[in-house]
Amino acid sequence: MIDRDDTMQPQTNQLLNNFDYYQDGAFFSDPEHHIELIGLGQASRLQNFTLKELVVWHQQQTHPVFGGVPFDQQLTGTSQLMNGTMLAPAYVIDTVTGTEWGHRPSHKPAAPVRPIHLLRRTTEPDWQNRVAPVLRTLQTDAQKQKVVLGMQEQWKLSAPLRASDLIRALLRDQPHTYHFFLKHHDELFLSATPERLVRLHQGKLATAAVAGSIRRGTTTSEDQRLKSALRADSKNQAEHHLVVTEIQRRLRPWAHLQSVAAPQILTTPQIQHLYTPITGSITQQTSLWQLVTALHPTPALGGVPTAWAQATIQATERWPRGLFAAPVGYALPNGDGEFVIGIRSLWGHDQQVNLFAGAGILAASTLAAEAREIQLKTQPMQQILKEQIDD
Ligand SMILES: C=C(O[C@@H]1C=C(C(=O)O)C=C[C@H]1O)C(=O)O
Repeated sequence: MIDRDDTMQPQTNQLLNNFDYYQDGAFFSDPEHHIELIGLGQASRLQNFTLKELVVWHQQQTHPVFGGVPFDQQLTGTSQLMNGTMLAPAYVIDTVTGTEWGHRPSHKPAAPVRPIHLLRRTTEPDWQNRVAPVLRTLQTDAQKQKVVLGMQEQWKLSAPLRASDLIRALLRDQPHTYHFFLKHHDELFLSATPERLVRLHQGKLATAAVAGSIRRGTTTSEDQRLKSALRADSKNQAEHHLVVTEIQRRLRPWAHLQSVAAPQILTTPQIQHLYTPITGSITQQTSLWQLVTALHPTPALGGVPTAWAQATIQATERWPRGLFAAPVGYALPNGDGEFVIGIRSLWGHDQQVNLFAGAGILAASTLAAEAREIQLKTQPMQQILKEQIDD
């Protein structure tokens, strides 16, 4: 894999400064660094859209578009990002290939640094108590198999965050995840997710099941031991299998799927997951938007059965998800593109910041362990936030 510290091109570094000057911006890169898109300014924007409106709008765009489809119907106040947004930037560059759309902006110096202080940090200390009745339902009703429940942290700051600093820190700390960023006026959304929802490229689709997790070891041998434990653990295997089977079922109407091998291990610096890549060829006239709609929410973010899981998420989680755990990504004018799942993410709005991560709850779950897993998943965003704070 590529180490971004060595390869962040001067061009990327310079362009990141622009995020502090423009009212609208977007960034997308994948773990293998096949693509790194930077978008600046606004040619067109779409908000609170239906699938039909999105398809029509996208057909009119001549530049790549970036955005997110909200997790469910619940609204996040008057947010211009969290309730669903699509941006066609005035300028887009793929820094990997050098392909550009629109006119390249002039170089901007780094924006002046303003000190930022942490005024208040709110977590969810009652999370286990709130989730306990859900665990009892899973243990007593065989129909109910899995639900993914999230936790949010809220940080109140003395000044807004600087987008360029956040992205630089994320590229350095989490070089092997996806990076998704979207900005509109005083709101920004950032995710370092390892999880692909779907990539469509020249009639081929690729998706993946990422579910079932264990922490990283502090030594190589402990890490190996935990890896083996994850592979052998029946709770995690069951959780993973549910996701693989459901993804295959949802894609069958649209694609001829390749056979799926045994789960592999996907690692981030904090955590490791069972991971099954799934690929296929499109057999029907379809679009990236249709595939996103068919797949979302997979049981990696929702649960089984889907309707019960969705209702349980709404009843149990304290705040609407908005773009948290939702499909976020880009689409090219020719219809190809990639959407990932906006977990391990951060929403900044003025001086307020919300962080999100979740974990799959099954009958065999221990809530203290699930809460610890969520803490591990929140760590990358906590870390980059701490770096922005001058206390
Ligand atoms: C919801 C999250 O993670 C999901 C749940 C996982 C699990 O429970 O093992 C693993 C990856 C994700 O599909 C998150 O990281 O925020």
